[in-house]
Amino acid sequence: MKWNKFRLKTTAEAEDIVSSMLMDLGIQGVEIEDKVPLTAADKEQMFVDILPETEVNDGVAYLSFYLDEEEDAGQILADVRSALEELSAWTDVGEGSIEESQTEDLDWMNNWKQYFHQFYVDDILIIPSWEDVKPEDSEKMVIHIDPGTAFGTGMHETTQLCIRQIRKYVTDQTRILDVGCGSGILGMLALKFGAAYSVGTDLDPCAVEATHENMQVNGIRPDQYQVMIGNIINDPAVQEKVGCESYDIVAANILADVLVELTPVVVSRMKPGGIYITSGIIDDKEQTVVEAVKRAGLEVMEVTYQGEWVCVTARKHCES
Ligand SMILES: C[S@@+](CC[C@H](N)C(=O)[O-])C[C@H]1O[C@@H](n2cnc3c(N)ncnc32)[C@H](O)[C@@H]1O
Repeated sequence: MKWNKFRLKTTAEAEDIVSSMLMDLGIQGVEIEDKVPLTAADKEQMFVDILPETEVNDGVAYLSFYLDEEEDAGQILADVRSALEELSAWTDVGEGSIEESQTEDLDWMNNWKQYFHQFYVDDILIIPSWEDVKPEDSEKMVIHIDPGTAFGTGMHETTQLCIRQIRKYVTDQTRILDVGCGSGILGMLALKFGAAYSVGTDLDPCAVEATHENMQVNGIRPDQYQVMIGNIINDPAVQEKVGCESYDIVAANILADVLVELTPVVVSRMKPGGIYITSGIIDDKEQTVVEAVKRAGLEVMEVTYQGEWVCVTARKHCES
């Protein structure tokens, strides 16, 4: 099927309101291009510590949407233009020009799948739902994960560093706290390695659905885990739910700057003798995190590396 592409020029300031107007008119999905720098909150969510040089924000935004050949593009565009006109009475919608072009045949739902294939983390096979397990892998630990809205397919170096450390320390008594659980992959693998219970937290509401889905697809029962939204660093409700001195392992694969604030808060969640496994640390920030871990009273046991990423594993002293 051919698609008609429409690229609307507006202002960065009006991009949210104009996108929402397009959605109200029944347009499903809007692509936004602008030069607005990411905020600290965006970076936490997207897991980017180092950004490429970006162009200076010129205040312009382009919103693209696609209509299939069957849709009445003339009517929809007339509705868009009239809604833009209304909006322009109280906000600067910029030029409001709409460029039209035709795209090649696009298979929206499936095209991206060509970029994600099964892969191994050591002897663990991670496989998306549209691929089959090869006969020679049938004896391996197989984890089913589709890339989705929450971070954590297992492909990132920091996730792999955490997986190896969790595997090293997990026992059948382990209660694990997975801060920044994303897709739930670390807690899920801890359970697969034999852990007794996993608690996940994240700021991103998508993490809840993603974690439930991944746990279910991988045969984890609802009574083996829980997942909650909220910031354990400063939200007393989350801190209360998570509990004190309850975890044998705390894993946190989050950016270094967040770890500095998080570490003193999670220490009180760990049982005496508990293990703290943390990554998300780009090599430049190794010392920053090591120092934060020591300041929080933990003993650094191991620092491991993969590519430019670092994982710090530490222990809480036995007497609390
Ligand atoms: C790199 S992802 C890790 C996902 C998964 N645990 C993994 O290892 O692949 C970092 C996650 O931490 C979350 N996050 C960032 N700051 C947080 C905070 N203060 N508390 C809980 N989650 C946080 C982000 O939303 C994101 O889902």
